[in-house]
Order: sequence, then C-alpha cells, then structure tokens
Amino acid sequence: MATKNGGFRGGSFKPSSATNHKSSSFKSKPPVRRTASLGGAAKDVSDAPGRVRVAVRLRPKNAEESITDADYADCVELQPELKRLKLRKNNWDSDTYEFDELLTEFSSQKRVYEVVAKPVVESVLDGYNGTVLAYGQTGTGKTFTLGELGEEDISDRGIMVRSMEDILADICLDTDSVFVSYIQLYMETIQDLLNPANDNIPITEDPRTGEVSLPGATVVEIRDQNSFLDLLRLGEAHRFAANTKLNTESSRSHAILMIQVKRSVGGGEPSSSEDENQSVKNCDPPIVRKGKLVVVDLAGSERVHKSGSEGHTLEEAKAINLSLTALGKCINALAENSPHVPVRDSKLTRLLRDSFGGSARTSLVVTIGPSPRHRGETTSTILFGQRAMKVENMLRIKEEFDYKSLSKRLEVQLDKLIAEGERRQKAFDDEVRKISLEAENHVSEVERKFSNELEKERTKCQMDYLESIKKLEEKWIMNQQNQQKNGFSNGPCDREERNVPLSEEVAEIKKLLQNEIQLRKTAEEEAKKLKNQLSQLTSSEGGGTAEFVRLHQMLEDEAYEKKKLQDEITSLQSQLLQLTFEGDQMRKYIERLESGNGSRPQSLTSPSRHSQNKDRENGPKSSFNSLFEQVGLQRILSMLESEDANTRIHAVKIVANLAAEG
Ligand SMILES: Nc1ncnc2c1ncn2[C@@H]1O[C@H](COP(=O)(O)OP(=O)(O)OP(=O)(O)O)[C@@H](O)[C@H]1O
Repeated sequence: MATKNGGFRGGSFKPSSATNHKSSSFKSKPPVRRTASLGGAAKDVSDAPGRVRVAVRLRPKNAEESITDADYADCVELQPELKRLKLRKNNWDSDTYEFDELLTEFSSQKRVYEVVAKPVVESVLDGYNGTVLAYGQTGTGKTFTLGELGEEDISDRGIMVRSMEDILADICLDTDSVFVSYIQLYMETIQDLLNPANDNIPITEDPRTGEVSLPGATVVEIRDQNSFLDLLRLGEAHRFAANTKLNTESSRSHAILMIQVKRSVGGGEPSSSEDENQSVKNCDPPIVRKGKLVVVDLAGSERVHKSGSEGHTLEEAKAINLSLTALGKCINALAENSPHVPVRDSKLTRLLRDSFGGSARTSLVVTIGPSPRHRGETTSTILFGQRAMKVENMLRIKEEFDYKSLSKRLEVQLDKLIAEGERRQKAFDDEVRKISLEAENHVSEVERKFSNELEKERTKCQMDYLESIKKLEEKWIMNQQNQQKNGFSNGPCDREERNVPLSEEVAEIKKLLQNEIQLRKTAEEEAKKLKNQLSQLTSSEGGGTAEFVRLHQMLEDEAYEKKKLQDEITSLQSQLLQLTFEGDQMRKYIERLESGNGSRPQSLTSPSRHSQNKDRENGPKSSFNSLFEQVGLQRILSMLESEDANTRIHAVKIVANLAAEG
C-alpha cells in the first residue's frame, strides 16, 4: 500500500502502535482489582495500561457541498471493515491511516455512542475517570456527535444524552449519586454555562494527587434524565449566546461537561437492623467509587488564518487556538515519550491532564468532512488523531473509604440509641413511681389497720378490766352477804363458788393477753415485710429518694410504737402474775377464814395497809369500806384507764388486794 505521510511507513506519526494494539478491543474494560490500605483511604492496585482510543467520523455532505463539490471526488475514503482511512492527495495518490474505529457518513448516533463512548461510561461506572473528546474542523459534526439533544428526532441523541441515560440506568439512587457541571473555556477564561455570571472560574490542583478541580463551578445533582436535558438546554443556550456575541456561528469555545458518579460498593453497609448494630461495633466505613466522565466539545480546529478571515484579529484568533495548539503539543510530547509534557501551557491542557497521559480512560472522535476543499484541515485533523493514538494512559480506579457516610450512619444510630435510652429511663422512672405509690398506699393501709386493731384491743382490755372489777365487786358483796348470813362457817360449796370464778377471770385475762401478743406478732411481721419491700425499692433505685427516707422514718416510728406496746404487754403480764399471786393469797386467806384462824397474807403487807390490819380485826367489810373510802371507786377506775402503765398496775393491785380482803 502506497503511503507517504506517516501511514504505515515509518516517520514520527506512523500508526504502528495502533496496529500493535489492534488485538485489544476498543470496548475492552480494564480489570477491577482493589485492596484497602490500613491507613484509611482505599488504595487501588488496578493500574492498567490504556491507550487513547481514536475513532474517525465522516460527516455526510451537506446541501452546499453536494452542489459545489458535485464534480469532485471526496477527499477521504473509509474502509471501516479494515479500520482504514484513505486520504486522497490527488486522483492517483493517497495516504492510508489506520484507526481504532471508522464511522462512515451512514453511521447512526447509536453506533457512534456504542463505539466511542459506551466503554468509557462503563469504566466511569466502575470507578475510573473517563474522557470523550471530539476534535475537528468547524462544521464537521463535533457538537452533533456529542451534544445533540435529539429533540426533533430521538435517534439523533448524542453522546452526552446517551451517557447519562446509561449512568442513570446503572446506578441505585438510594446509595449512589450523580453530579454535573457544565463550563466553557474561551480565550483562557473558564465560564459557567449553568450560571453565566460566574465567568472566571479558577482551576485548583490537589498538591498531593495533582488532580484538578473547579470548585467555583455550579454543581447540580441529577436524579432523572429530564432534569439533565434541562441543564444541557440551558448550557447550549448560554454557549449559543456567547457565539452570537462573537458574531460567528461556529463554536469558538471548548465546552466541557463533567459528570461525577459516586457509587457505594458495600464494605460496611448494613443489610438489616441487626447487622446495623454489628456494623456500628465494627465501624467499617463503606467504600465508594468516584468515577468522573468528562465530555469535551473542542472548538473548531481550523488554522489561524482562516479564523482571522472570519473577522477576528490575528491575536484573538491565536488566543482562541492557543489551547488547541497546547493540546497538540502535549499529545506530541506524550506520543514521543518526551520527558517534558507542557501541560501548564494552557488551561485546556491543565483541565485535560488526567485524560492524556493520566489515569483516565480516553476516547477521541475526530470529525472530518468529505469536501476536497478542506483537504488540508482534514489532513491536519487526521494527523492529530494519529498522534493521539500513541498516548498511553495508566488507568486507575478511584476508590476510597466513605468516612462521611459512615459518620452520618453512626450519627443516626447514636440518635436511635439515645432515644431508646431515654424511652427506657422514662419507663423505669414510671415503674419506680408506681411501685413507690403502691408501697406508700400499702404502708398507710397497714398503719391504719394496725392503729384500728390497737385501739380495739385497748378498748377491749379496758372493758375487760372494768368487767372483771365489776364482777369481783359483785362477788365480794355476795361473799359479804353470805358471811353475814352464815357467820364465817361456809361449807365447801361456797368456797368453790368464790374460788372458781377468780381463776376463770385470770384465765380469761391470760387469753386476752395471748391474743394481743398474737396480734402484735402479726403486725410486726407485716411491718417487717414492708421494711423489706422498701429496702428493695431503695436498692433498685440506686439510692434513697426523699420518699423512701420518709417511709423509712414511718417504719421507725412504727417500730417505736411497737416497742411501747411491747412494754405494755410486759407490764400487763406482770399484772397478770400479780393477780394470779393475789388470787392465790386470797384463796388461802379465805381457807384460813373458813378454818377460823385466818391471818392476812404476808405478801400483801404494805405501809398503806397497816391501818387496815386493825380494821380487819373488826371484819373484812369494815376494812374494804375504809380502803374504798380512802381511794374511791371512781378514782380506781380512772387509775385503771390511765395511760401510765405503773398507775394501772397500782390500780390492779389495789383491786386485787380489795378482792383478797373481801
Ligand atoms: N453525521 C452527521 N449527520 C448529519 N448531520 C450532521 C452530521 N454531523 C454534522 N451534521 C450537521 O452539520 C452541521 C454542523 O455540525 P456541528 O455544529 O455539529 O459542527 P461542529 O463541528 O460542532 O462545528 P463548530 O466547531 O463550529 O461548533 C450541523 O447542522 C449538524 O446537524
């Protein structure tokens, strides 16, 4: 095959490297391998060589060309099956170039997307950076290839629209996100196509990674295709307005669409609420892949003199083309493995640093027209594509730990735990309040019952005492009467009548005392139980509350009351003993009286009773009467009702003595 300019024949732009790479498909995807570093950010180990892929697209003849070039053959001939392009120099000579793909004038937009952009979009979805560029002379179809919205004919949708369709179809909007910026670069000024007022956006570079970004550009999150189309329309309108200002229909600016895709790829993502808790314990941050697709619609690549012929000054035309020239120089340097690549010569090359010689997967479509009148421009475009094919990138996956989303997740979990803790604390407080109230009610109920019982018991005791005294009085009177009637010679039957009721009385009092002791015991047990409940409550609350202190105080008061009652019981018991003893004495005395030589029991001797001994010699009645007169029945009764135990004991003793004397 006859080739002169580069072609297969050696020279600096010979496409041998393209031929060498023929076996690797244009659609091939880099392998995805990764490890996470111990230091935090996920580190990629998936660097894989990836040459810049270049496709040539031939625009069909337009109406004008169909007339003016009717008599001339097209300047190019495409052999897509051989992936070769013949550039005619004249009727008998041509140069042949080989490209990764050749897209004829009949190639559909769908086919162009699938061949040029789809593999790049797939890489972006896997976490790589990707670039799709269109380079060519004005009017050769760059914007049609990339930015056509397909509003009149849906099949005309260009690469930008189709890329976003594929991205939105592949991601999960719950966990992934897509952000878009749209800018244009005109005469070394970056303008925001989504907000024209923002017309001088600076470029910033990460000093560590060298990654460039445009923090001043508008960033819009995309969640559906329609909102994306609206953004493209807005950007297109602003770009058109800028061109109109320049009094030209052709694009004098480079339009750059940036699509950032952030995908969550698991690693610490909980699948259920249980796993969620586990994940919190592990604190595994989720891993995110950040792929960026950059679609660049370059300005027309025609030579300076042509730009000038369209009404611009030479300097202005030079400035317009400065960035394209710089891009060409960088690509030359990279293609020739030059140690210096002049990336910093223009903003365009700074922005495309990652696309040529960087870590992005890059696909270039060079657009050409068929007209032989533009052979020179077409040749220059083809040679640009040939050089670009020699540029090797080192594809690198962009994957990192998403600490931000981990922290968000932990915050949500923390909020949940705090709410749960508060709910439990409230339930616990309510329960403690309920138990305290119940205990309080119980204690007051027991107190009330206890004091009622106590009161009853007291009344009963008093009544019993009074009853006993009354009975003793009656018996004494009866006894006196009998003695008067029968002298002191009563038979054994009378003695029985006098003695038996007294022992019954004693037994009854004993029984009463037993009952009272039993009641005290029950009350004591109840109080003990309450004390236990209160101490349990106190310990479950982790400290005494004022309420518990109050209950405790009440219990102590209760214990004091009980002690007092206990003393009373002891006192009553001693009274009982005294009564029993007195009863025995009296019985003995009566027996002696009956036998005729009665003498007063020694144990009953007391200073107060010495005077009575005399009276006794005059008979029991006079002795009783004298004592009765001394003390008085009402006084004895009031002494028996006295609060003071000793007074009561004394009263009982008096009564017993009286009874004994009777
Ligand atoms: N493959 C194609 N099939 C049909 N029409 C096309 C094709 N390519 C381009 N056109 C048409 O050619 C005209 C010029 O195309 P376009 O504006 O895309 O060129 P351009 O390279 O972007 O120009 P500029 O550099 O001036 O912006 C448009 O009317 C477009 O519709």
